Amino acid sequence: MLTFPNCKINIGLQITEKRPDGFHNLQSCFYPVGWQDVLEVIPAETLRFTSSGIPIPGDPAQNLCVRAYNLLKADYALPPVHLHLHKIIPIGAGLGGGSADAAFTIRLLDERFGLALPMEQMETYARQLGSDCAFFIRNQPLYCLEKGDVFEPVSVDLSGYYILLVYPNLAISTAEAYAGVRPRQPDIPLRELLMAPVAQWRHSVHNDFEDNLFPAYPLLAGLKQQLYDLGAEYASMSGSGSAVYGIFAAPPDGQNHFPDYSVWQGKL
Ligand SMILES: C[C@](O)(CO)[C@H](O)COP(=O)(O)OP(=O)(O)OC[C@H]1O[C@@H](n2ccc(N)nc2=O)[C@H](O)[C@@H]1O
Ligand SMILES: Nc1ncnc2c1ncn2[C@@H]1O[C@H](COP(=O)(O)OP(=O)(O)OP(=O)(O)O)[C@@H](O)[C@H]1O
Repeated sequence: MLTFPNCKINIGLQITEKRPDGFHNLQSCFYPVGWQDVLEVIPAETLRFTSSGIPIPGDPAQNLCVRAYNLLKADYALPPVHLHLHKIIPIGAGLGGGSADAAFTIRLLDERFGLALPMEQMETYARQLGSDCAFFIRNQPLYCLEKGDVFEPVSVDLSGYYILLVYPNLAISTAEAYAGVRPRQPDIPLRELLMAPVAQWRHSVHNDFEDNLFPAYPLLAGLKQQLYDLGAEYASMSGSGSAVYGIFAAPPDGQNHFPDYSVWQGKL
């Protein structure tokens, strides 16, 4: 059985405070985007994980797909499987690719083995694997709070718009990005700012990670400006970087402008 874990972008990201557990509370609109990995589950004699495509750093036995399998296996009589992941979504990009793989593994195993887990229970499992993981269970535009794993509905609807995503071959570790932020309470909550038309967001909707990552990596600020120059209605870095995206009213002529980088373009 095959599934296609997709990535997300953050539209605005306010990091409001550091928590006693060392994590940060945030407010952000998470929006699914169609840049996808490919994940297959096949019955097998013993548990096996393989991957192709972009090399994934770290021990394969600790891959988020394997960790998701083991989490369910502790509670349900799952048979052994071979999980194969073809990795396409850039890593260390702020696109939540690894988190999507984990959540889609949970969804895939639930479907393949008829576990019939309620959505909330799958989210509870996903939360244990990473802050971004639970979002990918519902995988729809959501307003995310606390660690990014508590959800409220959001009225943002970008259907009809186009997105151009650029990954400048620079992996930024999430933990490192958080270590550089200075949390603060926003003057206006993001939820209110998102009610304005998309073309006005450039003046108000902000990703707080840009404040420390743009000075450290000036090429990221340059990419964002390039996306505006190409006609983006709104452009931003996603999550903890390094991917930068532009939202366009018409299909952008993006592919030719970033020959040295990984680029994905499609409909929202
Ligand atoms: C930047 C975002 O992508 C925004 O959507 C997420 O907040 C990152 O979520 P993630 O990659 O799932 O992160 P996790 O694997 O849970 O955490 C990695 C590290 O990031 C930091 N971290 C993560 C999430 C959060 N709300 N506060 C944090 O301080 C912690 O140091 C943690 O050890
Ligand atoms: N399926 C997977 N895909 C990608 N990375 C994985 C996966 N499983 C485990 N990892 C580990 O997670 C690390 C990447 O985590 P990191 O949070 O920086 O990036 P990400 O998953 O691309 O998304 P984001 O930057 O949005 O958090 C990799 O270096 C790798 O060791």
